[in-house]
Amino acid sequence: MNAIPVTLAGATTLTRVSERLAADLAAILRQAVGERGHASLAVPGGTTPREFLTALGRCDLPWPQITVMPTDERDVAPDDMRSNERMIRECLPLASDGYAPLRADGRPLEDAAMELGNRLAPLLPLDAVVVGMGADTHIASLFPGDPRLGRNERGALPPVVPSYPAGLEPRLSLAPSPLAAARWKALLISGDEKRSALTAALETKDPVAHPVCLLFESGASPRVYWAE
Ligand SMILES: O=C(O)[C@H](O)[C@@H](O)[C@H](O)[C@H](O)COP(=O)(O)O
Repeated sequence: MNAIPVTLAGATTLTRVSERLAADLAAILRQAVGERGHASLAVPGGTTPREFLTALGRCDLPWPQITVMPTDERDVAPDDMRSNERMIRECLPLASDGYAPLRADGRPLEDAAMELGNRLAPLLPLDAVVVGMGADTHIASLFPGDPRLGRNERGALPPVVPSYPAGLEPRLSLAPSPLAAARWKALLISGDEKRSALTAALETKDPVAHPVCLLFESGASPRVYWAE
């Protein structure tokens, strides 16, 4: 695996990195809509991406031709402060049918994952995916130690999977395949701890111990947007 293709080295604020990522992604989305009449995009939740999502929301884009989904979603109501959907809708001027939720709506997560996976299938492969990363190198809601992430197991997974990380609320997550198979991939991280964790993770090439490796194993190499 190559050294990290860091698009923006450090000494760059999260605001500047977020604006650059939004501008780069907007060009990708315009190209996708121009070529295929539609674009599908997955974006992360958490705290890091809010500035990026706000900058993307200011871009002049054909939103009626863009479908946005979260890379993962906590099993909470869409108006909950922990909801990724809530943050995404606050930041992006989505068309009325421009959001593909990952919501269980009270169903067992296994049932919801299967139904949502079937619903998302026509939107795959994604034209673009932006993921965040935890300091433990999880991406979306795919966490270290999950045996489903192994090379022999993950191919059989549906597009959406339930996730039950210790100490966190249950979640629904895009599975490894839709994340890794996206036509354009970006990783948005900030701080030295995450950059060191990413560097160490890529040296292991172990997607079970370090799920971020999933993005680098196949297809287009992700662009890494790292803020100081
Ligand atoms: O729902 C989520 O929490 C995200 O999708 C998750 O994968 C996030 O990207 C990382 O946990 C990093 O989160 P921070 O940006 O808050 O550090």
